[in-house]
Amino acid sequence: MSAETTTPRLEIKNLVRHFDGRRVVDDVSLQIRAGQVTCLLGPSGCGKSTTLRMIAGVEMQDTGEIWVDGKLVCDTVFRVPPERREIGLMFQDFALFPHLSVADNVAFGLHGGSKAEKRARVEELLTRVHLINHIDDYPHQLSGGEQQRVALARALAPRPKIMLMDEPFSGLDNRLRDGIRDETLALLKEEDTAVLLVTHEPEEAMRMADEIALMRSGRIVQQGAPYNVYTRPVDRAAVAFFSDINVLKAQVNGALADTPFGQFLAPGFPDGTDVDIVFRPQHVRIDFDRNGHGPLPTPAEGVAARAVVERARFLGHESLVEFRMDYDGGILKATVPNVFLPQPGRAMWLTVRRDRCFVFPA
Ligand SMILES: Nc1ncnc2c1ncn2[C@@H]1O[C@H](COP(=O)(O)OP(=O)(O)OP(=O)(O)O)[C@@H](O)[C@H]1O
Repeated sequence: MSAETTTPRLEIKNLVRHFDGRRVVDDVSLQIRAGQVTCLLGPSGCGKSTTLRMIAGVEMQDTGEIWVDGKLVCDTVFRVPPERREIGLMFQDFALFPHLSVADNVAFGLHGGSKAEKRARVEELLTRVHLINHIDDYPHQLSGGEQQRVALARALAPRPKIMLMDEPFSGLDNRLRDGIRDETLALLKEEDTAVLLVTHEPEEAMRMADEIALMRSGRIVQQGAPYNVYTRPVDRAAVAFFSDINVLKAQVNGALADTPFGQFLAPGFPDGTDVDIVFRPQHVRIDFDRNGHGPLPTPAEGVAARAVVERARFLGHESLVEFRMDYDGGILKATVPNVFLPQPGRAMWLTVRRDRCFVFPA
């Protein structure tokens, strides 16, 4: 493999930042290759924007290093100023210059090169974001989505090595957002930019990212392809960040946890450990009551537990049914594709798919 394929476009090593004695970014490390989109995903206040701001150079880290294409850009002694880092920025409250035309907005960050070269780059980008017909318009003549695409063209015009995007789509209404996300992604891939995108929305990260870095309280708690992060979460909070969850409490005995749904494998936990068995509503199977009995036990789904429908709602692409469980009177949620709206009070039997459960220490 050549050095080009092995050297990450962006590498941050052990970044730490304190505010008022609090560790807001706590030993964060990341690598992003050219053409790769990494999403920094986490709840509000977990340190995502501060991480981004340190990479951009508008915030200084207390310790740690930032490297671009194998060259040191910033540590605690040495610091390349923000404007020389070849980094493009896009934020939620991106502001176009109101007094400049679309063309001049896009050309704003272009330095060097002839007038004709600049014009060619502006036209190229505006064609790619489907706004070439608006090249002489002013921002107030454009819709929110169109302004967003101009901002993207402006950020990409100088061919930045890295794009940092902080909740760039959250100002757009839902109807526009999906289309603009997809177009943006296609353009970033064509430009071979390394992208770090900050979001608190799991759907956005799943849709955009080649890799998700899940952040909590200043730390990256899990990192990997969206499929892996979703299907092999590191802890209960990581499951809950992506979807509703159900939790069964149990104690381990002989590497097994006994529950009203039968036994669950709990390898590696010493006897007496309290565990949470966590599963998503879509992995609950609903079965009908047969004269007071449910389905027979199976190895894949264990034992059925009796429940009574509390409430059922149609959500569009699926239905959410809340059950009151006979065994403890608690609520358990199940989702079913399409329309399934059983009457409240109706008795049913639930099973849980063993291959979709996670066992964590309580
Ligand atoms: N300049 C500052 N001075 C003091 N505290 C700060 C400063 N900037 C950020 N913080 C604090 O650091 C923590 C992390 O903030 P940051 O903006 O990085 O989080 P975030 O994950 O991006 O959240 P959000 O999605 O809400 O923007 C917050 O508690 C915030 O109040």
